[in-house]
Amino acid sequence: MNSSNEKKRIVIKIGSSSLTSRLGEISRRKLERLVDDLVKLKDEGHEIVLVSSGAVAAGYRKLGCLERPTSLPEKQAAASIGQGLLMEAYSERFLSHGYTASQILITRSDFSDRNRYNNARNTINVLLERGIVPIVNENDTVTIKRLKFGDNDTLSAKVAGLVEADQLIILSDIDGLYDADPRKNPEAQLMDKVSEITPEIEDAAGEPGSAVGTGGMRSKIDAAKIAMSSGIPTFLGRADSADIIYQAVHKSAKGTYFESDDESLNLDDKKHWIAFNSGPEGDIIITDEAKSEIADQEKNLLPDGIYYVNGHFKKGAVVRIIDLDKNEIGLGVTNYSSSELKKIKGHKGEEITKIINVTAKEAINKNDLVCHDHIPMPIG
Ligand SMILES: Nc1ncnc2c1ncn2[C@@H]1O[C@H](COP(=O)(O)OP(=O)(O)O)[C@@H](O)[C@H]1O
Ligand SMILES: N[C@@H](CCC(=O)OP(=O)(O)O)C(=O)O
Repeated sequence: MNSSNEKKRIVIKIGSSSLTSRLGEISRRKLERLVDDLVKLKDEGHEIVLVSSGAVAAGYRKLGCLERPTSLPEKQAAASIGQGLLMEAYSERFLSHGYTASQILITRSDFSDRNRYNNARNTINVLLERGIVPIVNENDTVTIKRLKFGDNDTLSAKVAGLVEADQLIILSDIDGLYDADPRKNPEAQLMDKVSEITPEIEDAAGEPGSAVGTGGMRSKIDAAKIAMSSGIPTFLGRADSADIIYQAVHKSAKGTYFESDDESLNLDDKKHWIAFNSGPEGDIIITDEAKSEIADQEKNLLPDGIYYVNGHFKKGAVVRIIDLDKNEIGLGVTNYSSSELKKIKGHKGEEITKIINVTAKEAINKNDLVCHDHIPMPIG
């Protein structure tokens, strides 16, 4: 969906702190107010995808904990109780306005597997076409620490990329991004527009403000960065401000609007997936000549530009591209398996055919390759 006809596809992220009472439990009043705000967008014909935290907050007391648990198994157990309660509350309120909600639980590995990624997108597209409101959360009970999103900010940016949203709205307990952590610096100023995330902006971000929040401002900035890199404008504002979601879509809300003017950041779907979701399975170390060809001139990476191959991977895997100084310069989808590349590295055309008996082609096509110099994606 694009913005020209003003019917937008909008992803809204609601954090734990925006849904809970002072005791850390889900506040029905807060939840219902937010749903009523979202419904105004539905009534205008917009498509909405809600990314909602709150499962742990909704479940930990029924698990017998007096406070929000800190150990992973207890958080997972609390989420398994709370997720159903959370969905029940959302479903009831949406239904009272005539809208149906659906639950989508997702993990980081669902994003790194291209088939599962496409399946998730197809499912959400069907739901949106039928007027349903998909409500997404991390599948807390099955994710291990190493593979957890942990905070839902990054998850919401990835969901925005997945569904090719026109806008991402992140709601928190603060009215936007300040130029310093406002708890430590009372002089901190609200930034109402950010067109580039500079190192100074990243340094301004402090830890979570509430006992229930996980990500803090750092993960909200990371989320804005991911969304902006896909050309998706992002708004950050205060959840308890009246009609905030509706006003954010109509650009009249108080808060921070992250919007890049750089059209080149608007990656196509495959490059977006390679840059932000894929899990690299090995390394290709390349020569200086090959580095300047792919990084400066955006050309294909040819087998004769490969110096060394690390790891075991199949044809079609995503690999890190490393220079001779051991710097990661990008990511790409390989046309050869690691064992083939180990044999043909440093060779050209017909030599390749002789060595592995297949018609030679590029090791990584330029359409399947993203360089860190061009796209500010996470490294490592
Ligand atoms: N530069 C900053 N600008 C705004 N808030 C900041 C900044 N640095 C740290 N914070 C803190 O981040 C908190 C929001 O993050 P968090 O508690 O994780 O909320 P949520 O549950 O909504 O994700 C704010 O309440 C604020 O105290
Ligand atoms: N998936 C977890 C949420 C993690 C979390 O607390 O996120 P956030 O409130 O966005 O910092 C839950 O539903 O409780």
